[in-house]
Amino acid sequence: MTDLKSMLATWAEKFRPHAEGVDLPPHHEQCLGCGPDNPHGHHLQVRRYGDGVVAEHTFDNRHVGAPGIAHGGAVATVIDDLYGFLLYLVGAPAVTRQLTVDYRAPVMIGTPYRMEAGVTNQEGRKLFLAASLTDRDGFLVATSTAVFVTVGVDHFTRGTQ
Ligand SMILES: CCCCCCCCCCCC(=O)SCCNC(=O)CCNC(=O)[C@H](O)C(C)(C)COP(=O)(O)OP(=O)(O)OC[C@H]1O[C@@H](n2cnc3c(N)ncnc32)[C@H](O)[C@@H]1OP(=O)(O)O
Repeated sequence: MTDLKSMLATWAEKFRPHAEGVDLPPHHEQCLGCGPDNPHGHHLQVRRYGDGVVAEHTFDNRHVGAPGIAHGGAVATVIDDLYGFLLYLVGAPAVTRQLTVDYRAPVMIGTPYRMEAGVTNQEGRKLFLAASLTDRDGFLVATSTAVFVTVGVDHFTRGTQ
């Protein structure tokens, strides 16, 4: 399990403006979305892209729903985690309060998709976010919106008690 102390040790390095195009660091090593050490995880790799973030991602057989098709919950997980990378650019930790996904077409196992996310609005602690998932031909497979709410470090201590 990731301990809070080691997570906080990397906090300042993560929640700052990162240069255009650079790979962004995972939230932590065991994160379901992006942690490199989570054997059940998606190992999402994300780059800064203008004011937003971008990833190329391929779902595999661990995340299958109907045969050959990614489970909708797995797709939502990866989108949710992608939003988590926008927080680095915003400069503050936040958590998902509301997540919507519009599944416009099946997301196929073994097929690479481009995922983009950005901040559409910020009001106080509320961040309004939007994301899209397109195939290699630019066909729009899924869209999403989310409301994240910024929180203090204390929010995360409950998971370590
Ligand atoms: C290095 C590692 C880092 C780690 C960090 C990055 C990891 C990323 C991982 C992916 C993200 C996740 O999975 S996060 C995990 C899943 N999410 C969670 O566990 C969150 C569970 N929920 C909560 O803990 C709580 O509900 C909070 C903290 C989100 C909010 O509680 P609160 O602090 O009491 O705030 P509350 O007053 O209820 O709401 C705040 C404001 O949002 C508004 N609000 C509430 N809902 C909505 C809504 N649907 N649409 C619009 N606005 C809304 C309210 O009206 C209010 O507005 P106003 O009155 O202020 O105007």
